This record gives sequence, C-alpha cells and structure tokens, in this order.
Amino acid sequence: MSRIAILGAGSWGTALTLSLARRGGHELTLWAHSPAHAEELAETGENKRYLPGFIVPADVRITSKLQDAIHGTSVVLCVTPSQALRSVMEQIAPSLTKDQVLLSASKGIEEKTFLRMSQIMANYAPENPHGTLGGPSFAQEVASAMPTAITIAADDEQIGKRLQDDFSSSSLRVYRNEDVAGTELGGALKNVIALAAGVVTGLELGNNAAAALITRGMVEVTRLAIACGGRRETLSGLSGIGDLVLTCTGGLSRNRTVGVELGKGRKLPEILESLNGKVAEGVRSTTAALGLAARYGVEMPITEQMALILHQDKSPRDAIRELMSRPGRLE
Ligand SMILES: NC(=O)C1=CN([C@@H]2O[C@H](COP(=O)(O)OP(=O)(O)OC[C@H]3O[C@@H](n4cnc5c(N)ncnc54)[C@H](OP(=O)(O)O)[C@@H]3O)[C@@H](O)[C@H]2O)C=CC1
Ligand SMILES: O=C(CO)COP(=O)(O)O
Repeated sequence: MSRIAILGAGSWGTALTLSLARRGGHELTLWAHSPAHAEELAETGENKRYLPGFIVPADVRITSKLQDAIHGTSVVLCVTPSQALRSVMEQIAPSLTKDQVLLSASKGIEEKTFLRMSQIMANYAPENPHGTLGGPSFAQEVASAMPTAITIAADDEQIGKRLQDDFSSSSLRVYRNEDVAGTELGGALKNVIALAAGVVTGLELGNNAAAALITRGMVEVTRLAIACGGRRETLSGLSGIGDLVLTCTGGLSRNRTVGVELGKGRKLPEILESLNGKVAEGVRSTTAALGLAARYGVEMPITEQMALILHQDKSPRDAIRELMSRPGRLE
C-alpha cells in the first residue's frame, strides 16, 4: 500500500487518480489548483471542466491545500502544467521528508531555464528520489480503463520497481527504465512535432506529408534527447516514438488540435482561448527546445519553423515550403 498525493486535477491527474483507485490498495489525495475546483470535485466527484463523465471515488481525499495533500505520503505525483511545477515545488519543498518519492507526469520543458521537470524537482529537493512517467496515454482513454502502456523512469532501480508496482493494473501496463532525461524529453519534444503534424493536417497537405513530418520529427527529437544525455532505446520506446505517433495522429491531442487550427489560418491567441484553460504544452516548450538545441549545437528544422509560426506569426504554408526546399542530404 502506498499513500500517494496527486498534485494536479487537470485531465491527466484525474485520470491517473481514477486508474490508481481502480487498481486499489492505495490511499489517495488529489490536489486541485483552485479552491472552487476542489470544492466542486469533493461535492460531485466529477471533474466537469477537464475530464467530464467520470466519478472520482468518495474515498479519494480532495484538497486545494498543498501541505495537506503531501503530508504523510510516500509518493508525490506532480501533474501540473510544466510551467507551474516550479511554484508547486517552492511551496512543498520545506515540508517534504527525504523518503518521499517525487514523480513527474508533466510533459514540458521550462520556458526560461530550459530545465526538465526532474531537474526542477531536484533543485528544490536534491535528496529525494525522483522519476518520471511517460508514454502514449490520452487521459480520457486511461480514465475509461482502455488498455494503455506507459513507462516509468527512475535512476534508482528499487524505486522504479516500487512505482511500477504502484501504478500497474489490468488496464495499465507499466514498463520501467532508468533513463529519466530521455523519457522526459521524448514526452516534451513530441508535443512540438504534434503541433507541426497538426499544421500539415490543417493545411490538407496529405498523408505523405504527415508521415514525412512524423519521421523527420522523430529524427530531430532523438538527436536532441541524445545530446542531453538520453538513450536511443528510450526514444524508440513508449515515451519516444510511441507518444509521438499517438499525439501526431490522435484526435484527442490538444497539441495536434492547436496545430490543425493554425494550419487552417486561425491565430494562436484565439485558439488558446478556445482551449478554455486546457494546456497545450508544445506552445511554450518549443522555445525551450530551441534553446536546448542551440546549447548543444543540434539542428531542429521542424522545431525552428514551428517556433516561427507560433511566435512570429509566420505563415504555416511558407514554413512548410521552407522545410521542403532545404538542401538535399543523407537520411
Ligand atoms: N491530458 C492528457 O491526456 C495528458 C496530459 N499530460 C500532461 O499532464 C500535464 C497536465 O496536463 P492536463 O492534466 O492535461 O491539464 P488540463 O489541460 O486538463 O488542465 C489544466 C490544469 O492546470 C491547472 N493549472 C492552471 N494554472 C495552474 C497553476 N498556476 N498551478 C497549478 N495548476 C494550474 C488547472 O487548474 P485550475 O483550473 O484549478 O486552475 C488544471 O487543473 C501536462 O504537462 C500534460 O502534457 C500527460 C499525458 C496525458
Ligand atoms: O501527452 C499526451 C498523450 O500521451 C497528451 O497529448 P496532448 O497534450 O497533445 O493532448
């Protein structure tokens, strides 16, 4: 039995709570960012805004107070939008005990520092064991108990095994590795490529273009992840190619949806407004990915064009034209 705090009651935090509750044997606390949201969740059990149609069991404790949420827990699962993790860590760090395992399930890179989630956690709690959870996993499907396979990465093998056991159930198959950097970067960088895949779809450029984009996207994601210390095998796994394929092709992806709308000619602020608070991590991770690429001298042509579309109002059609007219090269 583990006592697990889930920090973040968006769609993914809620879906993981439902999955852990279904597995059984844990004591669960779900922290919601806004007190009003926590109140509604506690009253109705339903996350009407972010994951409607599912009921969180009554024995899951709901709170909007971070200190209450983490008190006495053995695992702290951070599932906030990645740009909010620093503020959460700042608040919980003084109350953490060294044996509490910090596990991130957010998929992004901090915009200003280019840090991965585990690096932010380690900054605030250097002595706590930490890990990351990744892989192809739309919240709605996990909440519906549809068969899903994910990966949990932890430097420490024993911690990894414990987390694998904590999360495994008949509908959630959990693999394990020790490559935290590769797992995190696979999850964060695929969001940028999913935006681009959406652009290709929104422009109605056809299946050939989408397949080319996904393949070449995978190449640049792998290049950067390896430069940052990730392993090639991780990028060939669930949190690399697995999540990239899901997000670039699946209709439930917010990142892909943002790309589709950009491709159709809508403007970013209007598209983000229509997401109604739901996060499309790729929008803010694109700049950070380019920052890392510059630091390590890695070429990322798709990510570069995506940044220009997002932040410099470049026409999606011109961006694709530019990608197509790059000098020929060895594959
Ligand atoms: N949804 C999915 O299928 C998957 C998502 N993920 C990852 O999970 C992470 C969370 O995304 P997801 O659950 O989808 O989020 P949603 O888009 O469903 O919801 C956004 C959440 O962010 C919260 N929030 C907004 N501002 C802050 C803040 N300043 N501090 C803390 N929380 C804040 C909102 O709370 P409030 O409304 O109360 O402000 C809300 O709970 C992301 O990194 C995402 O990439 C990973 C795998 C699958
Ligand atoms: O990461 C995800 C599935 O694995 C969810 O993708 P989106 O954030 O694009 O919806």
